[in-house]
Amino acid sequence: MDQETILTISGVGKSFGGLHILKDISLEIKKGERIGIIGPNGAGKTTFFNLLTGDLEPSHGEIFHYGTNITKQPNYKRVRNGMVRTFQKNNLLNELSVLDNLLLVLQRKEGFGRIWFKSRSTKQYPSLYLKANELLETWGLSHRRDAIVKNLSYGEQRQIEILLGVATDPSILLLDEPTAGMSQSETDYIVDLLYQLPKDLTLMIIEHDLEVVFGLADRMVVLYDGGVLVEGEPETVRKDERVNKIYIGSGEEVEC
Ligand SMILES: Nc1ncnc2c1ncn2[C@@H]1O[C@H](COP(=O)(O)OP(=O)(O)OP(=O)(O)O)[C@@H](O)[C@H]1O
Repeated sequence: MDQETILTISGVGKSFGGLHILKDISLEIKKGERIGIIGPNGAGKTTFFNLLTGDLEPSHGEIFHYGTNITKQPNYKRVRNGMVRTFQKNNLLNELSVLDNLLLVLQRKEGFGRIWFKSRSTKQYPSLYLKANELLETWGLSHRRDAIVKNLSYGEQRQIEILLGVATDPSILLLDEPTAGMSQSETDYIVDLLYQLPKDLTLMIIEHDLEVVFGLADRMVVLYDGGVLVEGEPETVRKDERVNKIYIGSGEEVEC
């Protein structure tokens, strides 16, 4: 049976003034796919994510989520409809504990978002606490439950950010360089975490660590010069001469 299409990207482009960063991107993403997005620095990978999430509006083209045209839909509506992203930089509430960050996300997801957040008031909703503790345990982060986010290592903060993304039960999770700046052990943790995600969760991952992304993805998309240079199964893309040329050109060989 054909997999359900979750996202259709049709002739999408983005220009900043006279600078044509993305020219014409067309892709169809199926439910449960793991898509790895690679390309040299400045290829437009983050800009592409910004278009998908509504952080930027395309200069042309259209985007459909489960068949609904979301090209002009604001970011918060896309999040509500299950399209969630993590950023290259830490986007957490640094003065709050890990648990409170998690409770805030769950509170919004469960529809309590209009209640001004106070830890004490959230205790009136034991189901949120239960869920938060369950998630922390599943991801091996219970020991960090009460830590204030600003006191965590950079790697731990990135782990928590991904956990928060997962906590919202998204239908599609966009990860922008999830292992950037991490030690090998922190990278291993994130990779393990990503492997454990539910199989029906669609993932799109921008990642500079080629070993990580070629291992995780079941389809690779290579952005270059504003367009899709190559797309296909990791094994095919890894052997593609054009891909090797742009990576060798930037001093990095596609060998995983
Ligand atoms: N708001 C903006 N205004 C003008 N130019 C921008 C803007 N946002 C991005 N750009 C330019 O678009 C190009 C693509 O940037 P983008 O961050 O999408 O690339 P990237 O492939 O994610 O790069 P990297 O791998 O280095 O993170 C860059 O040249 C960048 O300077």
